Amino acid sequence: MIKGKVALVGSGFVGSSYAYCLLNQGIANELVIIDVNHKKAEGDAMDLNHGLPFAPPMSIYAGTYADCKDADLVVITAGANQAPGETRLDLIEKNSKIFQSIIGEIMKSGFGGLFLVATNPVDVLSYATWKYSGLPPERIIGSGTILDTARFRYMLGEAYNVDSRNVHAYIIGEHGDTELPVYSLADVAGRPVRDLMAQGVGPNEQQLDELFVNVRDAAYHIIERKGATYYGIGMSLARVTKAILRNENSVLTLSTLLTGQYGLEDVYIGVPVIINRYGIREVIELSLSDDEMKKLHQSAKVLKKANQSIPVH
Ligand SMILES: NC(=O)C1=CN([C@@H]2O[C@H](COP(=O)(O)OP(=O)(O)OC[C@H]3O[C@@H](n4cnc5c(N)ncnc54)[C@H](O)[C@@H]3O)[C@@H](O)[C@H]2O)C=CC1
Ligand SMILES: CC(=O)C(=O)O
Repeated sequence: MIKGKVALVGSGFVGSSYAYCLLNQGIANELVIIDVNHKKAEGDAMDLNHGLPFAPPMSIYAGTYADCKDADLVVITAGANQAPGETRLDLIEKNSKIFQSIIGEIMKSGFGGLFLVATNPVDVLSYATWKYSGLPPERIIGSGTILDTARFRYMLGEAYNVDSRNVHAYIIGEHGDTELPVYSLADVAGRPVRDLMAQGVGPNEQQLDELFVNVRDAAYHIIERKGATYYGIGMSLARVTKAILRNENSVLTLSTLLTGQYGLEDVYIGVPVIINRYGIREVIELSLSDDEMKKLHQSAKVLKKANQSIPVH
């Protein structure tokens, strides 16, 4: 069991899936669940506690913002999700207002740990959390493109019939419609995807393009079928939590404030970072192709414009 206290704000589809992952994987020994619908938080805590005879010890309870005071990590999954056909950026107005009040309440508790934001649009709301909290940027982490990267690795693994854990590839940029694949650096067990393609192994150029479109649009495809996505992001958030609480210095594609890297600044956007118990230790600057760099800048432009619409405090 990994020691640490996590406060989860928002116990809907995503929040409760994440909580279930923490319990199953023995990540954190204390979990407080906070939701505007306190009965839902209570119900989830009760339900999860009934799994304890089959899991590592953990204290799980429904609480209030005052319980964030001594948390190592506050994970925010509260707010509206996309209706079919809605984009993530369509959620800015509703969710930024919710964030303004939530972050204020959390900071009033005396909280001094890390934030992990998953609510959409995640890059914009990570930026808002940084602004509203007044904490150093390395302590505000957005889930960014960790889920998109997982989807990408899964689909590439299927295409090459190789375990997705042996596929090394990144999706970067906005967690949304302007994200991009870094095919120039993607490899399967050390063999570059571009070299494999030249040898006639695996997908051709057009198939790789189609594969990326399926990654980018995966949320739309799932929401169309079942109304929301939650298991993939639950696993992704649990992975980040583990990297933080175990001080792993792991490389994950997360949303972070850029301060000159990739020629960009004052924007939260998904890029590979090294993460540990103190937050974002370092942004990894990939040697992108000219086309990839252009697309990353285009994605950042869209996010910067969106950031202008968050209410200032
Ligand atoms: N970053 C990512 O990769 C992903 C992000 N998401 C996002 O996660 C968010 C949550 O999605 P779901 O769990 O499906 O929604 P949901 O509607 O099932 O859950 C939202 C929860 O937030 C609570 N809530 C609403 N306002 C609140 C407030 N002011 N204070 C405290 N709690 C509040 C609700 O009571 C509800 O329990 C959405 O914005 C969704 O788009 C979803 C999947 C992946
Ligand atoms: C909903 C969402 O952001 C996702 O599944 O990617």
